[in-house]
Amino acid sequence: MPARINPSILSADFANLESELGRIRGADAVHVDIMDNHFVPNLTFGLQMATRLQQVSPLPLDVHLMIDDPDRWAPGYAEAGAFSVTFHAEAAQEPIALARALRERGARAGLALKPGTPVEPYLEMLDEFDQILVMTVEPGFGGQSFMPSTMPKLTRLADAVRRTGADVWLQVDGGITAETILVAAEAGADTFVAGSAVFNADVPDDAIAGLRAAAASHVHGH
Ligand SMILES: O=C(CO)[C@H](O)[C@H](O)COP(=O)(O)O
Repeated sequence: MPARINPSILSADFANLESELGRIRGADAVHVDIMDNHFVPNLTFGLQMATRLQQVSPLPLDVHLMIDDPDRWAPGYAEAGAFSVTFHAEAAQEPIALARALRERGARAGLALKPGTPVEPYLEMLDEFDQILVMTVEPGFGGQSFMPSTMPKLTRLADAVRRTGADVWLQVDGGITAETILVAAEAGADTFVAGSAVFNADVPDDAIAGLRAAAASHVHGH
């Protein structure tokens, strides 16, 4: 099964985002970090900027909403044309209704879990989502260290996906490098967000190829 590599725009040059997209042509999608300085202590940008990125990006947008009140804001990102829109379980009021609203608007629906959030309440509703994002750092900043303590959660998810046959991608985000990607792939991830490991490389596309090759031999079919 192929490994999907989605570079995180958080580590890109914010003054030159359009040209930065041209440095990651070998990626599967661009991971767009939306932070509101409430749900997380950092701030990036919102729907207006994401809509413009959607217009100029040669890659699909994998939007990650680290914001309060995603029930209100997430559908707009789907309407803007995002390939996937992932919101946080800790912030959503009605996660199933919101996932359905995203799908109705043509986006893949994603559910994200902070490192301390248990996965058990969501294992019986996997069919409602197209992607589960297991955060492997506390959300908010790039360049943090991968938390191996999140791997048992990923293993439980991968087991549930295999057992139920749900068609759900398992994404990890935070501290992904050529080394940690092996650990996450072995635990069951198939979609990998990497910020600093890609954008801090001399040739980001080479870093993407390296990550993909490292993960490919370890990614399991569901
Ligand atoms: O969502 C994020 C932080 O909340 C970023 O996507 C993530 O941290 C990627 O950066 P890096 O690969 O450098 O850890």
